[in-house]
Amino acid sequence: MKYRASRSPLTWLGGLLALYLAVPLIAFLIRLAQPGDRGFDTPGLWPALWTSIESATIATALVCLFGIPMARWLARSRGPVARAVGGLVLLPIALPPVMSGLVLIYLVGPYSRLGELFNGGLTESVAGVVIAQTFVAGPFLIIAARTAFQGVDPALEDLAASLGHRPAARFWLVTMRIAAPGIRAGLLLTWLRAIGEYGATVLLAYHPYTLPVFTYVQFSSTGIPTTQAPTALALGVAIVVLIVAEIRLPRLLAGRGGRVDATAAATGASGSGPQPVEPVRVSMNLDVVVGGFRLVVAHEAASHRIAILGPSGAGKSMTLRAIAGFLGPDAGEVRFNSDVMTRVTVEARHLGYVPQGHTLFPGRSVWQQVVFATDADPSLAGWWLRTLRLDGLAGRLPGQLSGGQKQRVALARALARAPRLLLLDEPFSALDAPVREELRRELRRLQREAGLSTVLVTHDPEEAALLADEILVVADGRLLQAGPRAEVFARPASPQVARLLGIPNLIPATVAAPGLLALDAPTDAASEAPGLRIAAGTGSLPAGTAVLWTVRPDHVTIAPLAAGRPWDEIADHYPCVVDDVADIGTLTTLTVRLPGDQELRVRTTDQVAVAPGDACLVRLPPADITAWPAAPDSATGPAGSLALAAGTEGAGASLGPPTRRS
Ligand SMILES: Nc1ncnc2c1ncn2[C@@H]1O[C@H](COP(=O)(O)OP(=O)(O)OP(=O)(O)O)[C@@H](O)[C@H]1O
Repeated sequence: MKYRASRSPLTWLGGLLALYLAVPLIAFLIRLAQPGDRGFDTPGLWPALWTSIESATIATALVCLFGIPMARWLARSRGPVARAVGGLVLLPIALPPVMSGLVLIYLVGPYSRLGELFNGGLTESVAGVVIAQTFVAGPFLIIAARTAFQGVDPALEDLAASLGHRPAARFWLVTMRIAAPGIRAGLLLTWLRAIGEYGATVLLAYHPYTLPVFTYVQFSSTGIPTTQAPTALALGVAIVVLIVAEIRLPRLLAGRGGRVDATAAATGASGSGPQPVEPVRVSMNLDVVVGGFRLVVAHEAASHRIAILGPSGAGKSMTLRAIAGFLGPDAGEVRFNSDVMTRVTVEARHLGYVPQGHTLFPGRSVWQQVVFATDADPSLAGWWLRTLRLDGLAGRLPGQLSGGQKQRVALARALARAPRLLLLDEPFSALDAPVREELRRELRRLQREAGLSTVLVTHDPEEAALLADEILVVADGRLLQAGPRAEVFARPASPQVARLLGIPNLIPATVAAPGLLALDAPTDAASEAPGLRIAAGTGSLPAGTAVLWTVRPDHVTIAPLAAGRPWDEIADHYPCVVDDVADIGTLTTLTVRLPGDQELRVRTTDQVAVAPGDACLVRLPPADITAWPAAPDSATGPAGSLALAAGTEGAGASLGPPTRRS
């Protein structure tokens, strides 16, 4: 059913309030239109208006100067002091304005210390009016600006740091820019509240008259008729200010800006690609606690392409952030080649950082994003836009891009400064398969030809295998295994690492005898079936040891049952029942069940003529089976120390990356 806003009760309720707010103003305007003395010639009217405008503007400027830093501090600070200060600065809103005036008399009145210091000049003067207005109106800006600052993702300032910007530039270019609409609203409220201030002003600075004080004096002396002029002026000023506040210069310029960006990008697109840079090998010895989470990772990389792999919440991003320098020197030592970076600021590390979630700067066009780094090279930026198929989008704002386009912009931005080291936090997660493939290929080419050094955080073992020579497997803030890619994939240190590497077919069994594993018997008590026994290397493990074993799905072959020949007469063949067959054109993935009711994944490029429910045989080559003792899931020992590759020395290597043989 089509939703009709006009019939919504909420719309009606809102409409009633709007009517209530508008009717008195309309009634006043009708009255104003009638003939009679409205008081526009009353002496003192125009000076009162000027005093109001002048004092409200000065008060707003003062509130802006002191209130913005205060609001930012409140937005960023936790703890009792910040809460207490936050409450205190809002008190003037809760206090009736007359009481505010009284409170101020104790501070700046003629008989107070300050008052005497200024010879009573802080009352009965424009200064007094400003003091009263600042006190009463200041909290409005603080509330609005604090909320605006709280809405700014701190990751954006980090990102700006990674692009070479120092703290003051980060605040101005990122935080202030994003918080600007909220701050503008706060300034507007402050000014309007200040110009309308009566209660505190009348006690602290009765003279010179502000417009509200003048109006009340008129009302008391001559009655309603001559108060029409000041009321009309106040209304006029408010309307003009509200209209001016609606004019957004950046928005007016946006159309032109988009064309400028497109032209700049087109000029840059003819630029040349990246030049070779010196490879960077990252070493780290991290021990840091963030929000109760402890990360302990020590590793000295032997290559300049590493991947950090692990489950969600393992500490992968935190490791990357420590390498970038976001966690500060207390996180532990970080070295780029032989350079100790521990005390080098983020902005001086010359990084390319692609954060998780394709963080783009709000309100900046694609072109402005890619040339945002202090040392961005426009011609390289243009080249990257073209290479990442973003040309034509240079004038677009982040809200006008798809998730995948945003990710590519983030990548182009990091690369447009020819970084010394590229840090990638799940950079391809929002891309469709063809674009992901293409970008991976492009990155591999860069790694190869330009010597680009990368640290990649990923969940995806295949991506890690493609883009890294060295793999760090992290879980619960600890390094489970680290080493050359082939070694880690060939000899996962534990079943947990094997799982994280995406190695399927982790099946529990028991060492029945040397070279023989017994699959656990069915748990069904009524079943008499013994557990299946399979030939596999068991190393020096004694009989009775519980193990987990695995075999690569593409190393298993499936065959029909041979008529008249018992399966146990055929070497390395075992009976199974087909559970599922998934044919995706070039590849067929089968799930079968072994007699111990264990699931086994089989992958083949051959045509297989089986269907769910069919009984058949699988061949499990003993040399392709790897087994570990089942218990040491938390093992952190050296790579391969727990892996017992069956058969030959090289057998374990057959595990390889999980989905490809390459
Ligand atoms: N600023 C923080 N304050 C408190 N805890 C944090 C903070 N940053 C991260 N953590 C915690 O530290 C742990 C590791 O976080 P991290 O972002 O490194 O995980 P991850 O391995 O990258 O996970 P994912 O793959 O889901 O991004 C998590 O439990 C997270 O909740």
